[in-house]
Amino acid sequence: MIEIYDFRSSIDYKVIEKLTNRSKLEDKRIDDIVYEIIQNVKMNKDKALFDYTLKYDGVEIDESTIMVSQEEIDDAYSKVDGDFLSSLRKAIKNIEDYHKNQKQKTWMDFKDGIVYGQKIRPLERVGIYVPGGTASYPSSVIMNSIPAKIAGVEEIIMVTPIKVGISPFVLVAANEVGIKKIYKIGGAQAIAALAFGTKSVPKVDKIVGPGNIFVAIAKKAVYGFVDIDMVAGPSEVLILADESGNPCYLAADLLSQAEHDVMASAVLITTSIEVAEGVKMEIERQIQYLERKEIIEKSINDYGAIIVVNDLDVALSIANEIAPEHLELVLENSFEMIGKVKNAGAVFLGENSPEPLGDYMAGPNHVLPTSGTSKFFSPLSVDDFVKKMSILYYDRKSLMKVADDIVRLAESEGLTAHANSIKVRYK
Ligand SMILES: NC(=O)c1ccc[n+]([C@@H]2O[C@H](COP(=O)([O-])OP(=O)(O)OC[C@H]3O[C@@H](n4cnc5c(N)ncnc54)[C@H](O)[C@@H]3O)[C@@H](O)[C@H]2O)c1
Ligand SMILES: N[C@H](CO)Cc1c[nH]c[nH+]1
Ligand SMILES: [Zn+2]
Repeated sequence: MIEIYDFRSSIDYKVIEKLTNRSKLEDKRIDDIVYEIIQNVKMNKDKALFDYTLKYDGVEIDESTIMVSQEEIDDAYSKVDGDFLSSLRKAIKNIEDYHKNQKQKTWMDFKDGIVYGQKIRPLERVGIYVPGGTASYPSSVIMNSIPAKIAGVEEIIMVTPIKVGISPFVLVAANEVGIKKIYKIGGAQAIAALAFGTKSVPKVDKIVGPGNIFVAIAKKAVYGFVDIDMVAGPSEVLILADESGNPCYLAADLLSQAEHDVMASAVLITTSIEVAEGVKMEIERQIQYLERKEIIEKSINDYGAIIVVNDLDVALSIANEIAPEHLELVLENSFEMIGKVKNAGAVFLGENSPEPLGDYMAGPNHVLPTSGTSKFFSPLSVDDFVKKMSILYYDRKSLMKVADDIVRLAESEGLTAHANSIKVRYK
């Protein structure tokens, strides 16, 4: 069960350390498993991919069934109802609107014989990972692919394991955003296939999307062969609440992320002992009627905490140290506190902006940095799907104005061929 830690007289740094060191992607046992899977797929291609899919997902696939067919898409539409489709389309519209604002422009500057600028080019082919081990995520399909589409990516290759069955919701979501190639593979083997290519699965330029610890470690391992967005692992939420917090809402928000994974993390930091006790009671009450009770119990037992502090500055310094994926500020003056937030993937303000609003509907991306990496990673965005090229033109007069400077700098590095490239142009 979730524990209350009273830090009002002194902070127990061991608790903070436990929360900040959660799933730091340093599990040697998992590293070894993932390394072996990657090497095997790199060497034995499709054969290894099919074997691992049978081993880990219990599903037999081959060259003719690895990809989702048009019949499977049509069948999926017959299994989802109109209300789902209308909610999905509403979400797609909001996510598109939000991400369109992220589009960067190519720019060129012209001055006296000189032109320089920066051209934005979309990546050609990207792989998106949609988790599917313990739940299926149509929302992650749209969150991963919409920024890619807006960036102008030509080809999106989607992979998703079908351990829990091939979800019609996932297939419909993929079709609604125009994804044409969906492969029924997951885990480290899917990441390896996207990174190195197999006969069935095309090699991509970049792999994006969240997943469990095997997926996160695999992405880290193939980085360099392909680009990756970030290392987005098991979900987490950290809530800062004062005495105005409603224990029923706060408990529900904590449980919403705890249900993702046995390694998910849910932490409340509050200035009120009454709120802390109320939330603990509410968690015990609400957990009884939730379906993924076993996962939740394990995650809140291992990576959950309710921390009571004296003031909000202490609460914020702990939150900044943990650097959570999601930070809810449920405070009388939530807006006033934003300036003090240094590290978080996504910030939710006030009691009517619960985390699942961001997971599904509001517009910002739900693929976010986890495990403290919001100290340096940002949410998935249109930027992830473009690269930038610099552009340069000098006329002769402009080059001669800086020729001596270039020669001097080149010679300071002992690079006479560089200097010569300028000198041969002297008159
Ligand atoms: N950050 C985000 O935006 C976001 C969004 C949605 C989900 N999530 C997270 O994604 C994760 C989804 O995890 P999941 O497990 O449901 O699906 P998943 O698709 O990430 O992982 C399933 C795959 O893991 C592999 N696997 C499982 N056990 C293994 C083992 N013992 N050895 C080797 N491989 C093994 C299998 O290949 C399986 O196909 C959760 O942690 C959830 O919190 C994050
Ligand atoms: N909360 C997850 C990101 O950590 C995203 C998600 C998808 N579906 C539900 N939730
Ligand atoms: Zn969620």
